[in-house]
Amino acid sequence: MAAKEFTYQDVAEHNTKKDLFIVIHDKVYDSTKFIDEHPGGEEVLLDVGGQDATEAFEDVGHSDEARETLEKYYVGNVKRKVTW
Ligand code: HEM
Repeated sequence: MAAKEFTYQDVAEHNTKKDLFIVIHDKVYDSTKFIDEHPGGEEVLLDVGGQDATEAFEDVGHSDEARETLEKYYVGNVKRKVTW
């Protein structure tokens, strides 16, 4: 099955604690179930809910374990806007 494609507009609708999508390196993660488990706390996740969190995620220097954790929540890819 092809990966699900989301626009940033689609992702932006999932920006609450009960329904939280986060984009990292063009991949979409449904982080809803992870909010309470995040060692860095819920606040930072809510801050980037429905948005691209690549920079914030990389700035922290997350471990390989954190990257593996991400895969559990992968739900699809962001469709880049075509601008020609
Ligand atoms: C769903 C995406 C994310 C996952 C799976 C995740 C996972 C983790 C994990 C496993 C740790 C423990 C340390 C490590 O293994 O690196 C951690 C720590 C941390 N995370 Fe995240 N993280 C995510 C997103 C973010 C974002 C977007 C931020 C925004 C700034 C953030 C900020 C932090 C901070 C500040 C810590 C350090 C906490 C401390 O050691 O006191 N994380 N994260």
